[in-house]
Formats: sequence, structure tokens, C-alpha cells
Amino acid sequence: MNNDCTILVMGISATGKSTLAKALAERVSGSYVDADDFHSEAAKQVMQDGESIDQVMRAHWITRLSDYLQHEASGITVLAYSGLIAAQRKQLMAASNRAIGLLLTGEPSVIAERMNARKSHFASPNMLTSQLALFEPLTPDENLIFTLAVEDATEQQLALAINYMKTQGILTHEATN
Ligand SMILES: Nc1ncnc2c1ncn2[C@@H]1O[C@H](COP(=O)(O)OP(=O)(O)O)[C@@H](O)[C@H]1O
Ligand SMILES: O=C(O)[C@H](O)[C@@H](O)[C@H](O)[C@H](O)COP(=O)(O)O
Repeated sequence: MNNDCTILVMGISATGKSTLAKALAERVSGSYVDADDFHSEAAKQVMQDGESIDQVMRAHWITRLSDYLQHEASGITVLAYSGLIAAQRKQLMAASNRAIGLLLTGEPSVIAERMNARKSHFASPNMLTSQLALFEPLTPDENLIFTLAVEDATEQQLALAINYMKTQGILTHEATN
């Protein structure tokens, strides 16, 4: 394992994971990685049709992501990843030397608005219902995952995330100045 740390930025589709993860990667001089890039073409087609991927497709996707984190990632990796299933969140948190999570949650109506407004993305807005149904709430042992509000501006989410990372010893004060 060559990576110092992975920051998993999680939440159902259109909660703002990619937006926050890109901003955070820039702020901490890390690498932004989008879990969307690890989907098969067949999985993308399913999501384009407005469905969430099935368990088998999700398991293959998680294996590819886990392999990447274990063997290819280096430095600080900021991964935008849905994290719907608790056991899989734990698997990816365990795939790095060090990992923390940020979870974007909020009102379904706000998320629906963002999904509908988003044009250039393979996931169809019809996915919202299945994403909400599939999402498994955090379990008590998932204590390195910090929840952020989708309703907050990205800058505010970023400030809270940086503060959390400092309290967890992931960042020094100097690293983000
Ligand atoms: N904090 C925010 N406030 C308002 N709009 C946001 C915020 N974060 C993201 N968005 C917008 O919401 C949409 C979905 O964001 P995106 O980052 O693509 O979500 P995800 O990666 O979770 O699917 C995009 O159009 C994005 O510009
Ligand atoms: O079932 C899942 O685990 C999710 O649907 C996952 O596949 C992801 O959320 C998609 O990649 C959609 O992309 P965005 O989350 O970037 O909208």
C-alpha cells in the first residue's frame, strides 16, 4: 500500500460528492478519483435506464475500487463513491492504511432538484427512489464517517471537512494553509 490516506466522500447520487471531492482534493493536494470511472459499460446502461445497479454489479465494482485503493492509489486519495451498503463502505475504508469518510445527506426534494438540473451525467433522475431505498444508514461502529448537509454551500462543507480531518490528525494546520 503506497497511499497515505483515503478520504471517501459518500452519499446517494447527486448529493454533491464529485463537487466536494474535487474541491477537497485541490485543497489538500490530493488526487481526486471518481468511483463512476470504475463502472462497467453494462452498469452505466442500467443507471441510464433509471435503475440502480444490482448486487452482482455492485460487488464487482467494489472489488475493482478496493484493488485500486490497495495497489494503485498513492498520496492522499479523495474518492467520490456512493457508499450505499454498510458492509461495502467498511470494506473500502479498510482498503487503505488510513481512511476517513464524509457522508452527504439531506432532503430528498433538494437532491431531486439537483438530479433533474444535471444534464451531462449518465445516471437518470429516476434513480432517486431506488437510491434512497438502498442506502443503509451508518452503523454505530462507523465512527470515522462525518456527516455533512447537502443544503450547505460547497465552501461550508469544505471548511467543516477540513476541520474534521484536523481533529482526526489527518491534516496538520500547515497542510491546508
Ligand atoms: N453544495 C452544493 N450546493 C448547490 N449545488 C451543488 C452543491 N454540490 C453540488 N451541487 C450541484 O448538484 C449537482 C450534483 O452534484 P455532483 O457533485 O455531480 O453529485 P454526485 O457526485 O453526488 O452525483 C451538480 O449540478 C452540482 O453542481
Ligand atoms: O448503486 C450504487 O452503488 C450507486 O448507484 C452507484 O452506482 C453510484 O451512485 C452511481 O455511480 C451514480 O453516479 P453518481 O452517484 O455520481 O450520481
